[in-house]
Amino acid sequence: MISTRQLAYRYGGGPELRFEDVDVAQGDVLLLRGASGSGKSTWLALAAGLLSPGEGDMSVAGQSMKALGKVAGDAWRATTIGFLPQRLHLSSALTVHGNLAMAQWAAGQPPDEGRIDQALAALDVQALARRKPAQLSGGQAQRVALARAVLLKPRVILADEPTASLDDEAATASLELLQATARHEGATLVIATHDSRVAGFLETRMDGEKGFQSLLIGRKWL
Ligand SMILES: Nc1ncnc2c1ncn2[C@@H]1O[C@H](COP(=O)(O)OP(=O)(O)OP(=O)(O)O)[C@@H](O)[C@H]1O
Repeated sequence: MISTRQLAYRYGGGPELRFEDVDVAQGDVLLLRGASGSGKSTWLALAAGLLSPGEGDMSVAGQSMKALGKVAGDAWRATTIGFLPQRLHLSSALTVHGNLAMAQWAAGQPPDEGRIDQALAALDVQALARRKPAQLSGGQAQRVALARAVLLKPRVILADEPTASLDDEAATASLELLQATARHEGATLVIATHDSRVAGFLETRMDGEKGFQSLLIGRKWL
């Protein structure tokens, strides 16, 4: 589902970020670990086709990221990638339902009330559909953002620092939710984090489990 070969990226004038090769199968989980500034968000942006590889290539759902054009990239991303950003970016002017409906609209999809209900129900936030984001707890808001991320049945879910600013209990719940949702959707899950609790949690829980990989993004090439 995701494979990289000699992938590297350099922001104008900055140091070259080089990434070790990985091969992640459909439905597998990849943990991207690394210190702040090591390049995790860059890797995610490359996987989402928001940046184009400087060197080497990355293939996501059979698509070469190097060959992905800017215009075609938007349509490809909308249906292939579910993104859970660190800041959830829910529109405060819209209800929970409105946020999901807008995601369908922005992806050029026809309105599908059945799918919105299904996605909210799967994350157990259907009862909150008429609320505005300001009326949600942090955990509820994250569930809504996750429902939105999986709304178009993406094959890949990218989560950027999903436990930032969460206490231990909420962090564990958030990771369990991500894993369960990815499994339910049959999606490949990539979690980027510098939170050692996440690495500890996933590695103890999933070490030896088929389909779990951990990639350390470091600075050893700089
Ligand atoms: N738009 C940009 N222009 C120039 N340099 C950038 C840009 N974005 C990131 N960088 C640099 O690229 C490197 C990798 O950044 P990146 O955000 O990918 O790291 P990260 O591991 O996700 O960090 P964090 O955990 O703090 O989010 C850093 O040195 C950063 O300063």
